[in-house]
Amino acid sequence: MAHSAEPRPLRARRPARGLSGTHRVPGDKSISHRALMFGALAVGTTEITGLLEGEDVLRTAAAMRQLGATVEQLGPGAWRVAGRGVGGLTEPADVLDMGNSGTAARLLCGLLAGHPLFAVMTGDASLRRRPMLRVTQPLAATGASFWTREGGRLPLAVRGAADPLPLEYRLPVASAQVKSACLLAGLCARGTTRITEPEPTRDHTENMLRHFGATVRVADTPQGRVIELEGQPELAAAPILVPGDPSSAAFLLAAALLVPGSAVTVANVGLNPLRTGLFATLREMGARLTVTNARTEGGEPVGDLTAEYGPLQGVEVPPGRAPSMIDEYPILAVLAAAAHGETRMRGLAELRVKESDRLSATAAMLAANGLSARIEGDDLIVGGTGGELPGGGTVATHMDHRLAMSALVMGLASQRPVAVDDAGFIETSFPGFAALMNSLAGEPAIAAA
Ligand SMILES: O=C(O)C1=C[C@@H](OP(=O)(O)O)[C@@H](O)[C@H](O)C1
Ligand SMILES: C=C(OP(=O)(O)O)C(=O)O
Repeated sequence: MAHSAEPRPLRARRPARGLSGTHRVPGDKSISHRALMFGALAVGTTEITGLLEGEDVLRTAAAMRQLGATVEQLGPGAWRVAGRGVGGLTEPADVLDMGNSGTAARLLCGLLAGHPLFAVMTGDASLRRRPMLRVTQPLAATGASFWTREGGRLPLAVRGAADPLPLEYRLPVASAQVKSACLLAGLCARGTTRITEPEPTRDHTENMLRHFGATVRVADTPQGRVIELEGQPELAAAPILVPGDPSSAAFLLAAALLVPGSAVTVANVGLNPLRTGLFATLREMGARLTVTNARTEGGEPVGDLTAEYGPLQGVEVPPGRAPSMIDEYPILAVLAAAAHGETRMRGLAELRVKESDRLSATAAMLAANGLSARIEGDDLIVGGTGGELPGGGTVATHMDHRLAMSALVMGLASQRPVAVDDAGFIETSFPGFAALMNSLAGEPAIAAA
């Protein structure tokens, strides 16, 4: 299932003409993971359309099978999950390997905490470096027991609670993964689970739980957003339509903004307001970015996004916006490097615990290509060239798909090609990325290095 262990170096160069056309990107990764997990907990058969068939989501599909659900692929993006009901997952016979996926690992901890079973979970070298105490600590209050490696890292073992207690928890960091893990455990608990988040984070879990018939109440209070879930609902299987991933669309739109003469439309992009911080920032930067055909599909706002090449202005991105664009900072940094003036992105501590330390790796990506970037505390400051990007460097991607894609987009817009040491991890979230970018360019601008 995982891509080959051999590193796959790629190089991107500037195409002869601007990028063009109307394109689609693969399904939303956050919604895809949840569709498989909630489908496995529902009574009946959930039909999913537009599922992201990236490695991260395929790890979730495999884990759900190991836990007793029937998960089948019917055709491209079309999947069917026969669920076991809340509390009905069965003990896995072997280790659950979540690959490169923080979302899969953390949400699964919540699911496992609520089931009276024993399980062991691991991941690849990147995931085994990422903090898991942020979920295991609150989840222990359900009555589940977790054993982790030193420092709260994977591999971990869990014995789920026989009669899980509902959690009352205030998130110390803005994290949809932690929130979702707590809510998933709360599904199996008797009574009301109450989670308070200091700042709103993506709410796909809340939306999809409602879609399956759970009672979820959300209130904005002076202390933050409070989410209440009534435990032990009967989740009823319901069809799910997965929109295109805005975090993937970001790379096509960024390329269009950066390569002279470009105009690109990405159709059918999810526009949940808790995911669109990058698009708000780009508008502040003066980007020519428009939404057409705005509609609601499968309970999520969706639209077609068009970006046209044009000048960008440096801005200050406030820390409160981070949750709504948390995965978009590496590509925003590339855009900022081409803007007039400086861009300061504030409050990025969470970037240090992604697939790589994205804060330092993003700064290093720019520095390797003759650009100015510095880190002050938790802020990233990028000096814009006001136009030309020099390129010419090789970027270390540290098992991080977003760094690989950001660097390749930079190469499409740079005077000299940009190489990445390993593009293999792009398969985790955006299978077919290089081929799709080349179809925008009308030539093989991204190729083996
Ligand atoms: O809940 C989710 O689906 C995700 C939440 C975010 O992580 P955090 O919750 O750790 O911020 C994001 O970075 C990740 O790509 C997907
Ligand atoms: C942070 C990401 O994913 P995850 O946490 O699921 O590994 C991402 O896709 O950028």
